[in-house]
Amino acid sequence: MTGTGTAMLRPEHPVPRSLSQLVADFGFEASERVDSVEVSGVTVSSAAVEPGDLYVGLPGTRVHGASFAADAAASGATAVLTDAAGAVLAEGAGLPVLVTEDPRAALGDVAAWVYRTEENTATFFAVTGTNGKTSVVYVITAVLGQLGVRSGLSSTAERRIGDVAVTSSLTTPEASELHGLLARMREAEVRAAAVEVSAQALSRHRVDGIVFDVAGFTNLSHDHLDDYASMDEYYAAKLELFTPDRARRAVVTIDDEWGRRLADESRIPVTTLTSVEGIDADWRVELGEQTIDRTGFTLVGPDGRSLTTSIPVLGAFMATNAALAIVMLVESGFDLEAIGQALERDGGIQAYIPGRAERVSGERGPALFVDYGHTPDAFERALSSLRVVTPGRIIMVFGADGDRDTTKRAAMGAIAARGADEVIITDFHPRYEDPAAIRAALIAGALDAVPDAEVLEVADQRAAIRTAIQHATEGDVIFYAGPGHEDYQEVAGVHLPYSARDDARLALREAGWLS
Ligand SMILES: CC(=O)N[C@H]1[C@@H](OP(=O)(O)OP(=O)(O)OC[C@H]2O[C@@H](n3ccc(=O)[nH]c3=O)[C@H](O)[C@@H]2O)O[C@H](CO)[C@@H](O)[C@@H]1O[C@H](C)C(=O)N[C@@H](C)C(=O)N[C@H](CCC(=O)O)C(=O)O
Ligand SMILES: Nc1ncnc2c1ncn2[C@@H]1O[C@H](COP(=O)(O)OP(=O)(O)OP(=O)(O)O)[C@@H](O)[C@H]1O
Repeated sequence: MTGTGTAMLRPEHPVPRSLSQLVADFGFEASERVDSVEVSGVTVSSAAVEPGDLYVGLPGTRVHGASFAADAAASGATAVLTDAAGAVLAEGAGLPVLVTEDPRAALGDVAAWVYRTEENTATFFAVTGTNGKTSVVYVITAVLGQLGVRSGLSSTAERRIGDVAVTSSLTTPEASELHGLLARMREAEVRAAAVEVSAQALSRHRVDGIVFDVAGFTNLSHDHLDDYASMDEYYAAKLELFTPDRARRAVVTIDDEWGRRLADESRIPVTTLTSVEGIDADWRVELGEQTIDRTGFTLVGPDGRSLTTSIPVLGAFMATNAALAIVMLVESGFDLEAIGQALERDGGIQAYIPGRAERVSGERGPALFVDYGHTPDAFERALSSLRVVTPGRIIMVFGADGDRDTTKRAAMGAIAARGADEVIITDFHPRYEDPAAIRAALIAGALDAVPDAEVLEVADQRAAIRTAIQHATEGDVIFYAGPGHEDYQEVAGVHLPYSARDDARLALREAGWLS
């Protein structure tokens, strides 16, 4: 069951704590005496304030959060925490104002204090890397489910406790929401939780106040170079997770050079994993049978331990993601043999990973996948895996994000042109950019790499998927990369309703391929 909203991002039955104790513990400056004030929640969004909350006014890129102190007061906040500039803005809101130099840097520890995160005895997993984070957290919780362990997750697609979920906006929520979610999980008697941790989250204090039991690394490749000046800086942000303040031990996929560097530079104990022949690691993934709906693999570990299973998604990269999830579980204390028995009983891993190489077609007609890939590396891996299982042609439909890393567009076009038989360039989230210019950059990348490539430009996403279906037949594959699980298209600040999965199913029905 999936809903929207922020209700799940805080405990249902919070236990208030004394604000004066918070002031004393953290050494904040307070504008007035707060002896009788209590605090039962924390938020950085005035729209999410509930009675009893500490409202944290963060300086933002667009506006100072403290300018919404009066709104927070009207919704029942009991105090404001902000910086010196924010204190001026919060004057007149009628709330005690606590001041600290960098409220964002304080937020995680404050939220951990208010929500008593240290009382949470569940096992916490963190997953970072450019691609595969969402897939890994879903596999972790799927395997936990197969072991009969109650779990929760925080991902780009959803925040989930048991089988109740809310949709996400950020990959990693602000620290106040993350600690609230963990508190809610504690109430729900969740025994293990898997959290996707983005580089931006590490750079912006979003996982402060949590020490993960096991941190996993998938891979690092070109992305987010709008946020980071170089790949080295992007890597350095990820490396932050692999320090004693943030995690106790690590499982690092060392298929790429960044993983190998991370395994060397990590400041916590590392277990390594690889799927590349010739690389020496503690655990090895050997690819088994690959079909369009399932990928088999054997995981071979130290001391002759091994496990053979499969994941219900296509792609060698998904086998590596699943292997990482299993090694993380083993490193946290789960028994490999017990995992193997549970998976064997169920006919392999029973993970549903929304919008990641998700097949939306039926038995007849071309196979159609909707995917969240939006990096050159994701395209490369998906297309090479598809080639193995596709008897016919591969038609790739995709666009690129507006107002995000523009330097990856040429490579996305080039890889699509090299790996697919036909490329249809469409719009994704243009945001405030000119969509025609985004398409032109993708097309130029494709034609520079493969001058005689079959490249079509169909701006409208609905028309693009229908063109692909018209051009495809039994045995062909349509790979629609970009929208994944999302249910909107973002144009000039407006979210227009659009679900690629629903629309692709509808288009297949219109074509008579799906009943
Ligand atoms: C660059 C960045 O991280 N920006 C985040 C930041 O926005 P901002 O500094 O612009 O905030 P602002 O709009 O100026 O507002 C300042 C403060 O006032 C508050 N406010 C604002 C308006 C209001 O009416 N009431 C109110 O309380 C805001 O909650 C905020 O705390 O704080 C906001 C509130 O938490 C975030 O939503 C926003 O993420 C934006 C949407 C974003 O796109 N972030 C990306 C870069 C990101 O973090 N991505 C990663 C990785 C994704 C991936 O792997 O692909 C992620 O973890 O999602
Ligand atoms: N191990 C992998 N290596 C390369 N590409 C991958 C891997 N796993 C998944 N992908 C591709 O990357 C896309 C995003 O996967 P996933 O959502 O699991 O990654 P992510 O790291 O969570 O990214 P995001 O935070 O943007 O959701 C998938 O749709 C797929 O195309």
